[in-house]
Amino acid sequence: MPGVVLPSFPENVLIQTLPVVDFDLLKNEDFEETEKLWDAATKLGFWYLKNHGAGDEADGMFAMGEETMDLPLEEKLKFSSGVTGGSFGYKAAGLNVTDDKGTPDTAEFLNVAKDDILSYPTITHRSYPDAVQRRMDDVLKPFVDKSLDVTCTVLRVFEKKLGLQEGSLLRRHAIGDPSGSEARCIRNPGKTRPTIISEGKVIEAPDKLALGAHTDFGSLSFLHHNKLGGLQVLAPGTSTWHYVKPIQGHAICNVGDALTIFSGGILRSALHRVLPAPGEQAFFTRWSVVFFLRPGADVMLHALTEESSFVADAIAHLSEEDRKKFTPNQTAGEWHARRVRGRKVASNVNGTNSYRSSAGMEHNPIAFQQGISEIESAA
Ligand SMILES: O=C(O)CCC(=O)C(=O)O
Ligand SMILES: [Fe+2]
Repeated sequence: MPGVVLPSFPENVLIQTLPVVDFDLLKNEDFEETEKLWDAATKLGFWYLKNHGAGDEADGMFAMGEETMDLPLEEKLKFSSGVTGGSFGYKAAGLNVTDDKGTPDTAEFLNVAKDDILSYPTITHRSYPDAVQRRMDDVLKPFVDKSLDVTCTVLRVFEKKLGLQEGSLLRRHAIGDPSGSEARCIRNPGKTRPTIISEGKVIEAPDKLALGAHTDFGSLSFLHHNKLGGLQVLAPGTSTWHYVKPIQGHAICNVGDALTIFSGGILRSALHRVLPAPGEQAFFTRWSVVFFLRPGADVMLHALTEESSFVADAIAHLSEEDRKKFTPNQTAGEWHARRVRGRKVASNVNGTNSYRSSAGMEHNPIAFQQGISEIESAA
C-alpha cells in the first residue's frame, strides 16, 4: 500500500451524505454532538467519526493485514475460520455467498478475536499467523483499546438517550466477558482492466460483490478504509444503494443488529454491501479494517422493554409480526454463529433457504436477497 498513488473517488455516482461526528466533543459530552450522533444512529445508522485518535493504530492494522494476506493461500488456510459458524481466523475469497442464488463473494477476511488480543500470550479461542501474533502487543492491542474506548463511549450516549440505567448496555458488553467482538482486515482485489480484442470490441470483467447486502451482526462497527470507495448503504425506507465516500482521517461507524434489538428498533442497523470501488478506483486492491463490538456471547438478545419506557413504547407501536423479531430467543453468540454459518457457500446446499437463514434485522428483505444485477428494483 505505501507508495501506491490511488485515484480519487469520482463525483458522478450516487453518494450517501453522512453526518460527521467529532469524537473529542462526544467524549466531552458536548450537547450538539450528542444530538448529532443520536440523529444519525436513529435515522440512518451510519456516520463519519473524526478525531477518533485511532488513525495510527488502524495504519498498523493495514500493515499487519498486508503481510498476512500476502502469505501463500495454503499457509493462510491453516488458520481457516471454518464453516460451522465461527468467525475468528482466515476466510478465503469465494467462501461466502452474497445473494439468494449462491453467488460467491470476492473478499478475503482475517478476523482476530478481541479476547485473543487482550489475553495474549494466553490463547482464549485460537492462534493466528505469525504476522498477527508478532504484532499483538504493539498493534492489535492498541487498536482494540482505542476501538473499545470509541465504541463504549458511543454506548454510554445510547444508554442515556434510551433512558436506560447507567451500565445497562455496557455490562452487556463487559470487556472481560468472552464475546464475538473482533478486529477484521478485508482485502478485495481490484478489477482487471477491460481488454480490447478488436476495434470496438471490449471485454469487461463484470462487477462482483465483495460482501453481499447485510446488517452488521453485533452492536457497533468502527471502520477504516484505504481511501477506496465500494461501500454502499441502503438507507431505511429507500430502494437505491448509495456509495459512502471515504474521507481522509474519518472513520465510519454503524449500528449493528444487537443494538437494534436492545433498543426496540429505535437504533437503526442499515443494510450495506461492498462492491468494487467506482470509476478508476475499481482497478486497485481495496483494504478495510474494522472493529466489531458485539455483546458478551451469553447475553440474551431482546428489546429492553423492562428497563426503558422508550423501548417499551417503541415495541408497543409495532405489529405483532414485527414485534417477534425483537425476541429472537438467541444469545448474542448463537445469533452471531447462525448468521455467519448461513452465509457460507458450504452450508448453502439448500440454496435460498440456507442463505435466508442468515437473516437479521434487515429493513429491506428484498435487497438482502438480491444479487448485484437486480438492486435498483429492490422495493
Ligand atoms: O469494507 C467495508 O467497507 C465494509 C465491511 C463490512 O461491512 C463488514 O465487514 O461487515
Ligand atoms: Fe458490515
